[in-house]
Amino acid sequence: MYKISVQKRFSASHIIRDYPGECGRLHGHNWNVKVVVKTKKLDNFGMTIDFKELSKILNEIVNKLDHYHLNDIPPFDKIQPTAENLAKFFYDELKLKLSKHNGLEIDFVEIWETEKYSAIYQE
Ligand SMILES: Nc1nc2c(c(=O)[nH]1)N=C([C@H](O)[C@H](O)COP(=O)(O)OP(=O)(O)OP(=O)(O)O)CN2
Ligand SMILES: [Zn+2]
Repeated sequence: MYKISVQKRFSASHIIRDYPGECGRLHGHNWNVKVVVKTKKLDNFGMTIDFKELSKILNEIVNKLDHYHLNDIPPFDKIQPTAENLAKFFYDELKLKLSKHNGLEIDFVEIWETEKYSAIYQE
């Protein structure tokens, strides 16, 4: 099994609704998201997927959130904009965009809210 990863940083504010403390107030983070994809068979270039292509795809998803207030952006207008829910959001969006790549699977998505706090989603 081969695995590669790409990371991106973005800035966004959020409010954890009904949270009893400072995270229930408007605040922002410089988030870091890492996606790890895997395959058993490399393509004709000897790649899992071109880093540049994976990076472009991840950028498209990041652009939906970068410099926005997450609570305004679906689905976070309905569900809590926690690191866990963001990790699943990236996973689901990535799964759709990678569906045309035969044999390529997502291993996991990890998202850091701060240097010490991260959440992982995998299936
Ligand atoms: N499991 C989760 N727990 C928390 C989440 C989350 O997404 N998943 N989110 C928060 C808040 O967003 C909060 O902003 C995160 O921490 P923050 O107070 O900003 O970080 P500090 O470095 O100041 O943390 P200290 O432990 O107070 O030093 C909370 N929990
Ligand atoms: Zn926060």
